[in-house]
Order: sequence, then structure tokens, then C-alpha cells
Amino acid sequence: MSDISVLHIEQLIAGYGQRVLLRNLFLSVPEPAFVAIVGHNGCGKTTLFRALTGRIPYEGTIQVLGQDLRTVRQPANSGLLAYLPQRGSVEFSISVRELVVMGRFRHHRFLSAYSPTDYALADAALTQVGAAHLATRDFTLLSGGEQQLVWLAQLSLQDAALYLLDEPTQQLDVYYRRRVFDLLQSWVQEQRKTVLCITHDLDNLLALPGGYLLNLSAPAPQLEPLTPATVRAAREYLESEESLKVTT
Ligand SMILES: Nc1ncnc2c1ncn2[C@@H]1O[C@H](COP(=O)(O)OP(=O)(O)OP(=O)(O)O)[C@@H](O)[C@H]1O
Repeated sequence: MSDISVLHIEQLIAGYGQRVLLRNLFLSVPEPAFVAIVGHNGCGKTTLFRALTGRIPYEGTIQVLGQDLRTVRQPANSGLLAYLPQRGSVEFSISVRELVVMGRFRHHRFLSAYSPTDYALADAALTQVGAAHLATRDFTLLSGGEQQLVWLAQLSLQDAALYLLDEPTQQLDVYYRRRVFDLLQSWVQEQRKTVLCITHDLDNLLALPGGYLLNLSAPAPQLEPLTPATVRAAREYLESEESLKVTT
């Protein structure tokens, strides 16, 4: 294990004006890992990702692979991290394959065409998420769940050290939910990526082989090992009336 953490957060304070949602968060992910982020609606999960992607001001320090994110002009375009928001939208007609290949944006020159290799990678990414059959369809006409799979395929092409996914299985059926969680685990185990995944899908977390759990609704959120016992404890906590009083 190297001395440089994949992700190191110290004394992070963030929110919106008077509304502070993240209070003195410390977090260190020492090596590639899957991190499930859970918590009540509105507790600040997406806000954490907004801080990580430089979209909101914050106090404290965030380092990715030892680099202070304040010194990185566009963290999401730097190759350090890639971000899949809760809802992506596309206003124009475009084929799925063309949208996915755009995930290769860092690897090709401005205004040059994508190469056959880029398209081969796009096809492989679609196959990986189980959406190869959608390649020639118009993205804007797909169902919400189908679109979510396409965004995941595009994200996987960005080849970043740290992936931030905001409820990537929200619109998926039971089969694809399982499949996406397995895919995210494979990014960690086979490609040595670190995946931070916001989710309300505690059932699927129960079956995952490992990683960390971060309950942002807890009074002092910290990384715990991701095990059936910690997931059950988080569920119990989140279902309790008492925990709602802490959040609000
Ligand atoms: N730009 C903003 N200005 C003021 N308040 C905001 C802003 N964006 C979000 N909020 C508020 O901050 C709180 C946290 O929002 P956030 O999106 O981080 O929640 P979350 O934990 O991701 O919730 P969910 O599980 O529902 O997606 C919410 O109450 C939200 O209304």
C-alpha cells in the first residue's frame, strides 16, 4: 500500500449559506475500494459530490491521489475523477453509440473524429453494462432505466481514478440493479478504481463482497467496513424516528 490515499478528506465543511450539511467530515480511502454512501433524503450526499467536483465552495481539504482538488481547475475533466449525476439530460437527437464514445473525450484532440478504437471501446462498454442492443437507438427515446445504463457505459470510458455515482441504479429493474453493483465491484477489483456510490438500495449492499459504508445521516459520519452487519445497522438507524431528528 502506498502512503498516498486515493481520497483524503479533512475537516470538510460544506452546505448552502446558513445551511451546513457536512460538518467537519474526515475520510480517508487508502487504496482502491467501493464506498457505499447512504443517508436520508436531503442529508447532504449529493452535496458531498458537488464539493468533490468543485461545484460548491467548501472549507477543509480534499485530496485525490495526493493532489489538492483546489489546485485542479476542472476535477471532473482532469482524469482524477469522473462524475455521474442523478439525472443527465440530452436535448438533441443522438445515437447511443455516439453518446457513449464521448466518454473518450480526454483521449482525442479537439475537433478530431473518434477513432475505430474509441468506437470499439464504446461497444465493449455497452456490452459490459448489458446494453449492446441499444447501440443504434436514439438516446432521447430510451426509457429512464435504459438511459441510466448508457450513462454508465459512457462513464466507464472516462478511465478516472475515482468514480462518483449518484444513485446509479435508481431507475433500474431488479436484474440490472444487481448487474450494475457487480460491475462497480469489478471496476475496483479488476481495474483498481475507487468507486463512491450514493444509494438507497440497501438490499443490494447486503450481498456485496466488501468495501466501505458511509452513513451521512449519522451524527459523526465515518467509513465502516461494508458487511451485512453494518448495512443492517445502518438500515435500523435510518428507519428510526430518532435518526430523523438528527438529520433535520
Ligand atoms: N443550491 C442549493 N441551495 C440551497 N439548498 C440546497 C441547494 N441544493 C440542495 N439544497 C438542499 O440541501 C439539502 C441536501 O441536498 P442533497 O442534494 O445533498 O441531498 P441528498 O442527501 O443527496 O438527498 P437525496 O437522497 O434526496 O438525493 C437538501 O435539503 C436540499 O434541498
